[in-house]
Amino acid sequence: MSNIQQKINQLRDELREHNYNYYVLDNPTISDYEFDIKLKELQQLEDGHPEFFDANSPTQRVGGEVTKNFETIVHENRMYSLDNSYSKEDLEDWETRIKKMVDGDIQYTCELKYDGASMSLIYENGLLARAVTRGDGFQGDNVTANVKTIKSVPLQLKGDYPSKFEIRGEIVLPFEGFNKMNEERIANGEEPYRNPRNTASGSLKLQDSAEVAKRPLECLLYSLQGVNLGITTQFENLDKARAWGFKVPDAAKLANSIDEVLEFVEYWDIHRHNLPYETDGVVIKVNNLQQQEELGYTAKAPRWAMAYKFKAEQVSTRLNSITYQVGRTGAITPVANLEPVELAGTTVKRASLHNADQIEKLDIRVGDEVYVEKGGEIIPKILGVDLSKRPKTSKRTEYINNCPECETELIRKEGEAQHYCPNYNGCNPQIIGRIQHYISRKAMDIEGLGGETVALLVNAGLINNYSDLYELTKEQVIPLDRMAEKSADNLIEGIAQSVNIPFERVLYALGIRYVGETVAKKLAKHFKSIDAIINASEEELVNVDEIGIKIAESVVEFFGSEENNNIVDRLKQFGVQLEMSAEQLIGQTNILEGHSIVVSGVFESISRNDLKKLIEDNGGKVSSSISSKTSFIVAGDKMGPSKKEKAEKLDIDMINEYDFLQKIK
Ligand SMILES: NC(=O)c1ccc[n+]([C@@H]2O[C@H](COP(=O)([O-])OP(=O)(O)OC[C@H]3O[C@@H](n4cnc5c(N)ncnc54)[C@H](O)[C@@H]3O)[C@@H](O)[C@H]2O)c1
Ligand SMILES: [Zn+2]
Repeated sequence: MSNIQQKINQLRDELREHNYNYYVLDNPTISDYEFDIKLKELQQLEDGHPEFFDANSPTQRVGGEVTKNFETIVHENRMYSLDNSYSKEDLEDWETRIKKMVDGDIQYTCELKYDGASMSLIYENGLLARAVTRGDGFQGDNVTANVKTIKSVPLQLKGDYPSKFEIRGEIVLPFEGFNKMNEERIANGEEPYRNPRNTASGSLKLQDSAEVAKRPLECLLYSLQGVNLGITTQFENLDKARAWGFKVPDAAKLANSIDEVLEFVEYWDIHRHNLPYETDGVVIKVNNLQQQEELGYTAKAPRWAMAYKFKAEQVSTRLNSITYQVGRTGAITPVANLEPVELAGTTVKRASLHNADQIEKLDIRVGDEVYVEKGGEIIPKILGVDLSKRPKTSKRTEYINNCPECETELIRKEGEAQHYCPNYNGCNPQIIGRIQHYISRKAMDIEGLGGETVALLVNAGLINNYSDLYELTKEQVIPLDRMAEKSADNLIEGIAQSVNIPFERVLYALGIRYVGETVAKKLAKHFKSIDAIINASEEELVNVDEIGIKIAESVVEFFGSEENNNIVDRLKQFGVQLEMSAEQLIGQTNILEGHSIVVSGVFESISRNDLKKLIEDNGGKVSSSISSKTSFIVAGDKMGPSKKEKAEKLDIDMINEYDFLQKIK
């Protein structure tokens, strides 16, 4: 085999692997920038050596695949990718090519390129019938139940729509929701999600639609498909979709030349930073549908459209030092301290290096000039090193072996990327972090006590774990920095009040790895007391709905420690709620008592009869007509307009099935 052919094969294999990681696992291992460079290299090699053409090459195919978790659906119209361009020359070359293939002037629609997961929606008689992922372009995953939970996807259309049609769009996760989810993950000691795009795509593949409903996804639409739409241009296409109730961003503009296209690009390259969701470029489409038809498609993309990618914002700067942070769960995160540099409107001083493998892979060394990029992520990342500027004296980075805080030897578990400090009860940042978690708003919500005071208390040797809080006296805390008589009183009172916090939140407050709010609720509801959880085997834990082996192992490990058991015993002595209260236990089965509830419409995840039975089992009364006595309505799809009107007139709340089931659970 020739060298060229070998190189081509190697690149194809590599790119297939990356496609799989990106589209199927939603967990890319290289940056898009690196991926695009490799794909371009392959394209160039193939262009120069047509004898090695292969219809299965990543240059010839849409990158995705179908997964086994969902029903596979064959697309009625194939779903293509887009060709990419990066410069004015690229766009002019494209215009020259297409002008040879069509008659007349060409007008373009310019749209934003939303960075999310491609989606095909089928509507029948004005109702959403099916939502399917792009998959490999020929067939995709049926994710209808999940997509129905997205509020910007209309379940019932308005206006004068055809009885059946398809519409294409992109499911995105706006920054605000993405950041919120990550804050929660970090607070729970979990790894933050990488970027909104992969998180949006991963969300669609969850098995539990109620879980998807909690994620603030949005669907932005960009194209109706089909012949009987009564339109002749892409611009009218967008208008129609808008009129029928779809969310179509109004940034789209018509351009009469490539220069006008570039004006649009330049404008949005700056203003996209004010958009609530991520965009990675502009999509330029030939506006006239007749011309589109004449141009047709290549194996992978339409000839009548072109993506123009915004340049990822990158700078290079010096890496001054690497420091290591210890989290509340003991996880070690290496942090790059950079020579401060301006990037995407903010000054960047630090970047995450993730873990030892990442440092090793990029061979990052102190003193290096490194490339830094800021995409949708909260923390900027290091893409690579400018080797031409590496000082001769530089040495390979040796990852630390011992905890930077307590010197304990670090461990790394099989299959995990992170190193841990195992000195659970003797490592200061872990001790402080755990107590800070314990008092936090979603946990014990202790008024009058903040994170900084916790650090002061620990460093003064007054507390060593959260159970010590309950023995603090006013006299002890008054000498602390900035502590006045009144604030000392508030602090002691706040701690005393926390014994009223219900069991499920106490369980979350304990800070067991992987036991976030939702898991804590599930465990509390199932086992009803801390003793039952302490005595549960891994097997019994895994049998609880949605509790996986990782969580089960972590729970067993936590209560396997004598120290932790002592702390829990002390909490018990101080009166902290370590079991469901009688009130909660009764409430659990009669939560709807005294309520008259109307059930209306068609339900996706539960049959009407099961829903009624569930309401009655919980003490509620199901009534068939809406009146002033109705407490609320569980509203499914296709709830009649007259019922809606009546509900609105009487100001009666409507709740969708997913939110309702979530509340009952
Ligand atoms: N890091 C990795 O390992 C890795 C692996 C594979 C792919 N990737 C990245 O994925 C991208 C390639 O993916 P792709 O093939 O899905 O192409 P793409 O995402 O670059 O473009 C095609 C998609 O754009 C979407 N789109 C958004 N707004 C649109 C609009 N207004 N009109 C029409 N379409 C619109 C469509 O859903 C369409 O499917 C590249 O950026 C590449 O770097 C990265
Ligand atoms: Zn330590």
